[in-house]
Amino acid sequence: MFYVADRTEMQEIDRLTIEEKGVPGILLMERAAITVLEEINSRLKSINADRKLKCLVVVEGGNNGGDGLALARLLYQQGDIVHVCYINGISRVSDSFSYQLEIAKKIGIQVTDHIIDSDYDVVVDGIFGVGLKRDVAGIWRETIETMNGLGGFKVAIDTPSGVDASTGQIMGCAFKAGMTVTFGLNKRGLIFYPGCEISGEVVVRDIGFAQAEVDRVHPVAYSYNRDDLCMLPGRSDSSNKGTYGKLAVIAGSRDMSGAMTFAAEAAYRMGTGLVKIYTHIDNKEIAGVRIPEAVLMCYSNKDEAEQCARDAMEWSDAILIGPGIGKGDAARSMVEYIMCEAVQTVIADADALNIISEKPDILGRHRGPVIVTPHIGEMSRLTGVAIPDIKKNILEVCKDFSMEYNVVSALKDARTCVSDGRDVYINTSGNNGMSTAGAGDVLAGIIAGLVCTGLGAYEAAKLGVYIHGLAGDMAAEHRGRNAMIARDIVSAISEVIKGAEHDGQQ
Ligand SMILES: NC(=O)C1=CN([C@@H]2O[C@H](COP(=O)(O)OP(=O)(O)OC[C@H]3O[C@@H](n4cnc5c(N)ncnc54)[C@H](O)[C@@H]3O)[C@@H](O)[C@H]2O)[C@@H](O)CC1
Ligand SMILES: Nc1ncnc2c1ncn2[C@@H]1O[C@H](COP(=O)(O)OP(=O)(O)O)[C@@H](O)[C@H]1O
Ligand SMILES: [K+]
Repeated sequence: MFYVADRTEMQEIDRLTIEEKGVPGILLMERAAITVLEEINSRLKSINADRKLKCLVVVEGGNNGGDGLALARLLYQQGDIVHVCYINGISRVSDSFSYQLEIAKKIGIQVTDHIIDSDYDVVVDGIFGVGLKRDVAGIWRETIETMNGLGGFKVAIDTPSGVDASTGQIMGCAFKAGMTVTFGLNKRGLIFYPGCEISGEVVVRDIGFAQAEVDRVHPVAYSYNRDDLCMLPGRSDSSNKGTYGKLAVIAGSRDMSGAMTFAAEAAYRMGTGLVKIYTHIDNKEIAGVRIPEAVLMCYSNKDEAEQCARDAMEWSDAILIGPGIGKGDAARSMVEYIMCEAVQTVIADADALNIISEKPDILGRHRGPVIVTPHIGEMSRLTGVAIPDIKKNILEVCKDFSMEYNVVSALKDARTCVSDGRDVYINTSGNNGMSTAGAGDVLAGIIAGLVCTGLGAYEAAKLGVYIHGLAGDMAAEHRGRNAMIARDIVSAISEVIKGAEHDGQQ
């Protein structure tokens, strides 16, 4: 698990480290510059350590610029050719910056107020870091556009200038980096789109922030890496299928059969003991062929659908409802009944969410834990918030919705967020090949499987989203992003789980 900070959290960690722990800002700055130097050298001087680099370092008068000047000095002192462009447009210059500027000038680094056109090997952006407050315009915009037009290896210090460190939104225009070396913690703006696309490779380096200060600030957001697969529930040698839960999958309708099979198979692949599919009678044969491991109960009218819902409630340990059920009377009455009566964990997806969005009070009446897995369009219907506004504030929308209804929400997008209303998990696994029909049904099945095998609702949703992305990455490796389909993601689940078992994470 690693924390992901926003602007104010990072500034507070800075402040506590400097003011309360007494670590001088200038010391942090030196460490920051050393880490960037190391990252540049490891990429451009690994084959020939004597290679002389021609470097442009562009700075403004804040502490990001101070980092830039310290880096310029280190590059210069190791024998590289360095030109510094100090834009000199902001009214309040930081003390550390002035200090660094004086040293840079004294040791003979050339500092001008404009970019000297040349063939640079390295172009460094030390204009704005987490201090960016408003849209980039005027002289700053012109400078960034000129930098973007230059060749060479583009390096951003802490954040690319113009990227909002909290949201990843572009503030007017932004420096397009090949690498961003960011300090202490990763930043939300370097993970969310479009910020992550122009940050290039993101390297997170420690520069001496005290862990105690990070814990004190306790950033709201965090993400997982492979070590977190250790949360996967283990299996006991003395187990039987009852040990790993009974999952009711209420899915599929007359014209929709794929969703139920994707979800049911994904749940089985996650280790669920028994899956029972409740679906329209028209799907009976397909289910028998496509997922023979599942038990089946079918309905052909609303009364029988209600009977199915009652059976699901009595029989199961967890209920997944929604994929492909449509919005007919049978579906509506099953959704209303399950959402209001179930005491076991309910995973509500797809059409269940569309039905809920027409009658949102249903969601407020739940008795057991509820996980909702809307994509942005479904969340827009649930909240009435326009899609572009959700996209800009996906983390807050996810957190607020979870808080309002006391549910766990997995708000699906290229960077899915999962929240219980208190903190937020940001997912970084997965790829654009997953923008394919049925990928969401697979996710719902994975999460339901994790609930059945023993995880709490929130952990199941977070780990499920992470594993879904890993399986998507594996599917892309086998099939390619264009050709992969939902079934490939299901098939890849076993590889992810097997890999974790092999690494001793399960
Ligand atoms: N606090 C510290 O001593 C440390 C700071 N560090 C660096 O300092 C950065 C933060 O420094 P600062 O808080 O000084 O801020 P920045 O250096 O990021 O920004 C400089 C100033 O630019 C102005 N500004 C913001 N948006 C603007 C816009 N759109 N157009 C024109 N001017 C604008 C603001 O007044 C802001 O304070 C970090 O990202 C990191 O690189 C690191 O060196 C670690 C230690
Ligand atoms: N570009 C992408 N990068 C990472 N994950 C993606 C991307 N596009 C889609 N996904 C993931 O694929 C899934 C798609 O779900 P959804 O939109 O519900 O599809 P469907 O309704 O067809 O099943 C979500 O989990 C989403 O996060
Ligand atoms: K920068």
